[in-house]
Amino acid sequence: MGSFSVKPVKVGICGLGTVGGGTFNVLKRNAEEIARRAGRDIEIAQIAMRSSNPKCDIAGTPIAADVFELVDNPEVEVVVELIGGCSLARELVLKAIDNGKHVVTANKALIAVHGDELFAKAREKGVIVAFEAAVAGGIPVIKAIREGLAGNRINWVAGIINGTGNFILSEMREKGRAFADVLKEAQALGYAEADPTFDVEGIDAAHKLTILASIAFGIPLQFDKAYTEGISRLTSADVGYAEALGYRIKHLGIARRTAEGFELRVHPTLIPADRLIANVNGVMNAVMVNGDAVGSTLFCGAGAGMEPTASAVVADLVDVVRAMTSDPENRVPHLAFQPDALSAHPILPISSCESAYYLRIQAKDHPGVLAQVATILSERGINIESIMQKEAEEHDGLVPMILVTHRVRERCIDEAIAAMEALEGVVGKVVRIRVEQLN
Ligand SMILES: NC(=O)C1=CN([C@@H]2O[C@H](COP(=O)(O)OP(=O)(O)OC[C@H]3O[C@@H](n4cnc5c(N)ncnc54)[C@H](O)[C@@H]3O)[C@@H](O)[C@H]2O)C=CC1
Ligand SMILES: N[C@@H](CC=O)C(=O)O
Ligand code: NA
Repeated sequence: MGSFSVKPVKVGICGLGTVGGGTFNVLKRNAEEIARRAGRDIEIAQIAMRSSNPKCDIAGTPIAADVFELVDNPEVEVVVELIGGCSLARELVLKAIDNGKHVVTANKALIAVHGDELFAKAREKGVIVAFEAAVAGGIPVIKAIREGLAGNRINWVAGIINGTGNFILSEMREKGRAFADVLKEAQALGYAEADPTFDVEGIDAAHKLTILASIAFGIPLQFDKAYTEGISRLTSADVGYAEALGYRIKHLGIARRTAEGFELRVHPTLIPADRLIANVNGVMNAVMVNGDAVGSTLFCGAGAGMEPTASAVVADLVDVVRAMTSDPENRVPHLAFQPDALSAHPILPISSCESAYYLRIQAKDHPGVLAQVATILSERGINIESIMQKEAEEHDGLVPMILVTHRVRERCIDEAIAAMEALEGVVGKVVRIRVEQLN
């Protein structure tokens, strides 16, 4: 530290949990390297915390009584919001902006739900709200889409964007571990959200997908229109059948441009097992972006955890420091596109989205059920890509029939499934998992 003659930039960190602790440690450990990049030293002027047991050595660092003392501290030029949640975090960030301070946050819920409001206020005040850590942790995917792919018309984005969920699916598949047991480990490792249903029910991934779609397509943030399905109802039987058909099941967020609007959906997805993204395991995330000029790209790295996430927070801090002296009008727009040039193209309801489908039907051991199912599909113009029929299961005498269809509108498969479930030879609900080739 102290290597630059210009005054250090003073930052305040709110929340010293997993990401806050990691950020504190990386800023201290790599201070010199960071200053060589930023052109100024970055000094932690104050912290605000609730825990008496922070994940870093804070000795000698001034502590604020609460986050509002920190945001009102005239010394603090950049506020780093790492407390999580929406309500207090929103208040805190709005106050920081109002006080003319730049903000760095890892909070995807905050950005996905309140981002439009925060960015409008930030523009008014000429400050930056940076959020690289909010999507796919340490992977610099916001920067890649917003800046590196700025020459493209983006066709689609598809990603494994929840580390906890991918960790659970990978451990269950590779080691046969139980869902609840792996989730506990993900929580102990600091991967999971304060409320882990956000991870397993796809809400966290939908927050991130909402942000990705906005910067990819130049649309307002529309979290409430995202279709969200989690991993908690996946069975090991479907994982096994998918593998036998040459697929892996991943929990994907998919945003796709169509002629009628944008698809925005999070759900378990079968992907051909030989795709790179199908082999991204554990807490790793991977985001594929397909642009008209560049074709398909893949960005991969740790999607959660203390220092991988801190890597993104600190990169944002360096960006903020570099941009502090630039004219606010000429900075990279928060959502990549100029705010007065956003598209009003709608987000499509899931019934209008298109996908291929894996269907598992539990049939009575009678001849003719398969023919009836095939008729239901062909009457609706749905082609079958592959069929697998298993032996009758010993415990219930039912025959699992597994089909993979060609691409079709969701409402068409909904109708077909309803007709199948009404057949006398079909028992219970038909399991449906979407299938994407991602090429
Ligand atoms: N854990 C991870 O791998 C990642 C987390 N994030 C996001 O980063 C944010 C922080 O997450 P974590 O560090 O995992 O959570 P955490 O629960 O480990 O840390 C949050 C910290 O903030 C403190 N805090 C809460 N309210 C406070 C207040 N009013 N004043 C002072 N301190 C307060 C808590 O005591 C806690 O120590 C969340 O928005 C999360 O979604 C983003 C990417 C990855
Ligand atoms: N809970 C999130 C943390 C990072 O965003 C995840 O598991 O991906
Ligand atoms: Na990121």
